[in-house]
Amino acid sequence: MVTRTVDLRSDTVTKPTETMRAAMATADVDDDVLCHDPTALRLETEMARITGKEAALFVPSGTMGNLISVLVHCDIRGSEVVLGNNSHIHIYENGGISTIGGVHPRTVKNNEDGTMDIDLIEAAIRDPRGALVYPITRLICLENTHANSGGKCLSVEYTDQVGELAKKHGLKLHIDGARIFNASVALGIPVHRLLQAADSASICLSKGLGAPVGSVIVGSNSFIAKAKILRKTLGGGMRQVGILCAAAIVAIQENVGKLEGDHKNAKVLAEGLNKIKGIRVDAASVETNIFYFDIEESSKHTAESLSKYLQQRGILVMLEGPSRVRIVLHHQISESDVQYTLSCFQQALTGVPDQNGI
Ligand SMILES: Cc1ncc(COP(=O)(O)O)c(C=O)c1O
Ligand SMILES: C[C@@H](O)[C@H](N)C(=O)O
Repeated sequence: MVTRTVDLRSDTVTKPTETMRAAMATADVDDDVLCHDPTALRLETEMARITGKEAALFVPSGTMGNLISVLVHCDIRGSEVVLGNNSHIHIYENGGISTIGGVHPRTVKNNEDGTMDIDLIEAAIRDPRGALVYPITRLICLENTHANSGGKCLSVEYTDQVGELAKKHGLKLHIDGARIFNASVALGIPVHRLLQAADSASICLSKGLGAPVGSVIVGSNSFIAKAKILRKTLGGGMRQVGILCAAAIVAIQENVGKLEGDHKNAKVLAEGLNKIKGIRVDAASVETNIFYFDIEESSKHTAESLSKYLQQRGILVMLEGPSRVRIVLHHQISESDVQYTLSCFQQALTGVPDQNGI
């Protein structure tokens, strides 16, 4: 019988802590659509301070945060956004910027480090003289950290360069900062400096920070005023939302300091897996809390059979292909969970019983 769960599927799987639940139970609330829920206001004020932006707005999800941000910047029919071909907005958000917002995506190849070559971004920007036949480029989107590249951090130098390029062409810059706190901790650079070049950002509270729900979008007062209207249009205007924001405030207070531990655990797990015959992982390139590994052809396992084996031992992973698996660490994975996971992988791939005799 499985007595232990090690959930490595994502950093979205964390459960609210007792402190979060206590804060939720006693949250000071009001109708956030009619005025401003006092706890939502506290969270938004704090997030504006942390990010160095004029204003902030709580939204139910990162997907809605990105959608609202793109739609505010691309509020004219025929708008186009330049974004990564391997970006979350392009891959995992149901094409919402197009299906709901009518915005045309113009993808540029993401490099392995999550960046897009600056010259390729510039080449993707439409020449306004072709307006008769071209969509009009209005926005560039970056993602920091870049999830599909394995939680890679975009440097502040690169971000500033893209910001300069956007300004040069009269465009806006949005950063999908679902894991911007991970980037800040890994790079040792404050969040506000990583976002300095951005006109807007969407920041997940429900990932590494461990809040049960929500994201915050940040930007100018004018941007947030328009975003608030769009949030209502999309059904994201909520009533006593302070119950959720109270947990998010606790998450910011308690969990930013734990992100470095998540990154260390990811590195230890990746290095340990790399020593197991039949698994290939670029452990040296692990920067934050996400990495991928490949199962070698010589192995007796496929990704699916391995994940089933692990699940029987309480370990949950996310499959990314027939022989590719994603691992995501979070604050509810302990060092001993990492060692237990390594012993189960060892046993699965080599048949050598681990210390538990599994
Ligand atoms: C990079 C990135 N951006 C945005 C999102 C969307 O967040 P949500 O799941 O809250 O919609 C996710 C994952 O969930 C993500 O990994
Ligand atoms: C799968 C994806 O949508 C989610 N953001 C995750 O990283 O788990």
